[in-house]
Amino acid sequence: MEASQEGMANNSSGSAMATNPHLLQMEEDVLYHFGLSTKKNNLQAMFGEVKFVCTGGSSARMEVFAKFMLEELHMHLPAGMALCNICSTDRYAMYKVGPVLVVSHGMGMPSISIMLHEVIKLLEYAQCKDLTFFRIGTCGGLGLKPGSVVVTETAVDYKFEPVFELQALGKIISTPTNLNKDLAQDLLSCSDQSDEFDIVVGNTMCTNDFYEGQGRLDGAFCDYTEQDKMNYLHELYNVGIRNIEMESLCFASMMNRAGIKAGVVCVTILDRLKGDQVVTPKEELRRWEERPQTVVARYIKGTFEKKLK
Ligand SMILES: O=P(O)(O)O[C@@H]1C[C@H](O)[C@@H](CO)O1
Ligand SMILES: O=c1cc[nH]c(=O)[nH]1
Repeated sequence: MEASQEGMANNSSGSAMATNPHLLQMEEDVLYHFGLSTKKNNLQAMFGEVKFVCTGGSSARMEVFAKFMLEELHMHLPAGMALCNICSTDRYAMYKVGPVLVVSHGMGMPSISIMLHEVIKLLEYAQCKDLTFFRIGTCGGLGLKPGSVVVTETAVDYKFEPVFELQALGKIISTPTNLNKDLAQDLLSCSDQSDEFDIVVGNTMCTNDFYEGQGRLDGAFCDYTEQDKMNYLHELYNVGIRNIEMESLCFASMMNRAGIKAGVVCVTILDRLKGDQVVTPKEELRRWEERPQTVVARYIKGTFEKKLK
């Protein structure tokens, strides 16, 4: 399919998700980091049924999640077949499980931005409608028991502002970074009495760095005192920030630009009011990483099964 040939898909408000008018003039669009193209792949046949996109940093974690979704949606691969990575590059990994597209985003905003540009265009070319996106990840918590799950209400920057500032042609393009409040509440209500973890809705601070950007004392460089760090972290807590990570701001901004409903669900792997180093054993971290996946899988299952009835 040529980029210019087919009509643009719709988001929930009926308008195009990828609003770039130049796309309509292109004979072919090469989605370089996925190794897909509008000319070489029939994107509508491959992705037309997608309703949910789930993304997280690590490609291995996304493969685990895709296998989990396969079980949760009671889908079976033909005998002898394995789930395969759709990307022919090693930049990202992508799996499709029925209506669920699972794709890794790497670490930080530049990496998630590239993935989102390409996945939004991909789903536009595939003429997908009424999509919901989720970021399922890890984060540092503030005043929460490690292993707790935070559903983001609004993503904020280092000044606690709910905006993402993109630099383009020497200027700044600012976009809001609020997320869908109803979806956040629906995700919260996907918790179960039997869950061995707490789940809260709170604001999320997104940074460009894991060490100094998040006020850690254990990076290679540090020009502030422990008192400065604690004052800053307490200030975050007092304005309703419950976790810190590195992608939500760009994710929320791009979802708002595309008009796509989106949620961010992350597990806290430490309490930043108590320390900087991640010392939890690997096996326990793997179990904690499944918690946001469980919550989002319950939401998808509930929504998908309702639609099938
Ligand atoms: O969702 P993940 O766990 O990949 O993302 C967080 C934010 C950073 O990319 C990374 C730092 O360890 O973890
Ligand atoms: O402290 C943390 C933990 C995970 N991811 C982050 O960005 N920060």
